[in-house]
Amino acid sequence: MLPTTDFTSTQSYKYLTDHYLDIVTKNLKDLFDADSQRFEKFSLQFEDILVDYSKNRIDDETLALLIQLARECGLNEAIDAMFSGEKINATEGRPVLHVALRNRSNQPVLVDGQDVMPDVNRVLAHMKNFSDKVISGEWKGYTGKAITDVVNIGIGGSDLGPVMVTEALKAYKNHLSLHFVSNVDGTHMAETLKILNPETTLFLVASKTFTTQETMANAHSARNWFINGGGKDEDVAKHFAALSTNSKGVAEFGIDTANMFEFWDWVGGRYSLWSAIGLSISLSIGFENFTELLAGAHAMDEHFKNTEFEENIPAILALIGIWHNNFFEAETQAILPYDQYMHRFAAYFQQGDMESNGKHVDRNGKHVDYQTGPVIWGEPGTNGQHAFYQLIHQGTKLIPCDFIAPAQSHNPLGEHHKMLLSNFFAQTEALMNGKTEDVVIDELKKAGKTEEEIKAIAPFKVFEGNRPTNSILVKKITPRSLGSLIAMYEHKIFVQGIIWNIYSFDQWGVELGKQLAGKILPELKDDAEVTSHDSSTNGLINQYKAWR
Ligand SMILES: O=P(O)(O)OC[C@H]1O[C@H](O)[C@H](O)[C@@H](O)[C@@H]1O
Repeated sequence: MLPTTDFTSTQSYKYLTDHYLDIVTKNLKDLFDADSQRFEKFSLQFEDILVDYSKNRIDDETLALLIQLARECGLNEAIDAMFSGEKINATEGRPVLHVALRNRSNQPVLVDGQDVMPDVNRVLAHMKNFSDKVISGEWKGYTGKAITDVVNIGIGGSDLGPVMVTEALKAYKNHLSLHFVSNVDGTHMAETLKILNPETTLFLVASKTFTTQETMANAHSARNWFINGGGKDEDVAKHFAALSTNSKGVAEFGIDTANMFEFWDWVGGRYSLWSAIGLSISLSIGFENFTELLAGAHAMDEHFKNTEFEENIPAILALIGIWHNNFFEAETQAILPYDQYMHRFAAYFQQGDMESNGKHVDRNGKHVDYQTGPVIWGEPGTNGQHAFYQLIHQGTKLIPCDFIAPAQSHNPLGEHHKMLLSNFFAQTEALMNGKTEDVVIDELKKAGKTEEEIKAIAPFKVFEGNRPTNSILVKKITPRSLGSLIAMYEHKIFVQGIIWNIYSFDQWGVELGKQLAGKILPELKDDAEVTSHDSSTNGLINQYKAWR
C-alpha cells in the first residue's frame, strides 16, 4: 500500500511555505557569489552523467526541507513497495514493475508469490533469437529474400519509446531501415508503404492491449497491402510479429503466436520500451546494445533504490520540480536536449510525465487543492533558441528548464560540437545572470547612442535573469547512458506522484474521448443529418458530411 499523506498538511510543507518567502527575494547570482562551493554542493555525478542543479533558486535549507517533505510523505516506503511488486497501481489492481524488465541482477521479483524473472528472461531470449536472425538475413520473407525494412505499428507507449530510442541511438544502427506508423490518419501508413516492398518488409504490431483502434486499423491495412502485394495468408507468419500482453487478440488477428513477444499487465504502456515493445530497438541496434540500454536503466534503478535522498538524483530532481510547481507556481517544465539524435526525447516524456501525473484526484479519492503534474514540452537546442527561448528569457512566465548535452559527439564535424556546447553553457548562464539596466546602458553608450535613444530602447534590452535550470552533461549518448537517463526521468515522475499523493500508473483520462469517438464513428457511415449532440458538435459533423 502506498502512503496517503496530504503533502500540504506536513510540517515540512509549512516550513517550506515560510522559507519560500525568503528565497523568492533572492537572486541566483548572489547565491553563487555568497558560496564558492555552490557547484560542488549542488551537483551529483552518476557514472558518465553529471547533474548540475546549482542554478536553481535553492539553498541548503530548501533542500533539507524538501528532503524532509519526501520522508514525511513516505517516499522510502513507496520505493520499497514498487520494487517489491506491491500492487501500487491500485485503481487497476496491478504492480508496477518495469524495473523487473531491466533487472540485470536477476534477483527474484515476486508478483503474487511468483518470480517473474524466468518469464522476463524467456522473452528476452526470444527477442535475441529473432533479432539475430532478422539482422543476419537468416530470417527470410515469403519469396526467400532477407528483410530490409521493419515497420513498427503502435501508438502512445507502443510507439514513442521505440521511436525516441532508435532515433537517439541512430549512431549504433545497422542496415535495417526502421519505420514507425502510429497515426490512424491513413496518410501515415500510405506514405510509409510507398517506399516499401512486401517481400522484404517485416511488420511489428505493437499494442499492450491489442485492442487500440488506431493500431488495429493500421495493422489491418498493412496486412491488406501485404496480401494485395502478392503475399498469401500462410506467408503472413514470415512478415508479421506481435508485441502484446493479449495472446487471444493476437491469434484472432491471424498472427502466429510463435511470432508473439509477450509482456505483462504490470508493465505500463509508457514504461514499456524495456519490454517486448522494445523489439524494434533490438532490431535497429542489435540485441547486445538493447541489453546495454537495460543495464544502464538497471544501474539507475539501483542508485534510486539504494541512495540517501541527499544524493539521490531522481529524488533531488523531483523535489526541485515540486519546489517550482507548488511554491513558485511554475506551470510547465521544458526539456531541451542539445543533441539532434535526442529530438524525440521531450515528446517521449510528454507522455511519460503528463499521462502519469496529469491527475486531479488524490490517493484518498479526493479532489486535490494543489497543482500536480506540469506541462512538459521542448525541442532540441539550438533550434529552440531561435524559436521560443525569447519567452523563457523575457516572458512573464517562470519556465524551469532541463538542459541536456553530450560532451562527445558521434559526428565530430569541424567546430560544430564546440559551437553547440557553447550555446548549451551560454543559455543557462544567461538565464541565471540576465543583463542589468546598467550593463545595457553601458553597451548602448559604447555603440554611440544618444541619451534619448538609450532611454527609449534600454528597457527592452534588460534581462531579469534569475531563471532556474538544471544542466545534465553526459559524457556520450550510448545505449547505457541513455538507459540511465530515461530511468532517471521515470523515477523523477514516480517521486513526484508519491508526494502529490496521486496514482501515477493509470490513465483513465484518455478513455472519454475514445468512448465518444466510438459513438460518433457509426454516425459518419451515412449522410443522414446528425442531431444527437450539442449544436457545435452537430454543426461540425454535418458540415463534414456536406463537404466529404
Ligand atoms: O499499447 P496499447 O494497448 O495499444 O496502448 C497504446 C496507448 O493507448 C492508450 O490510450 C494509453 O493512453 C497509452 O498509455 C497507451 O500507451
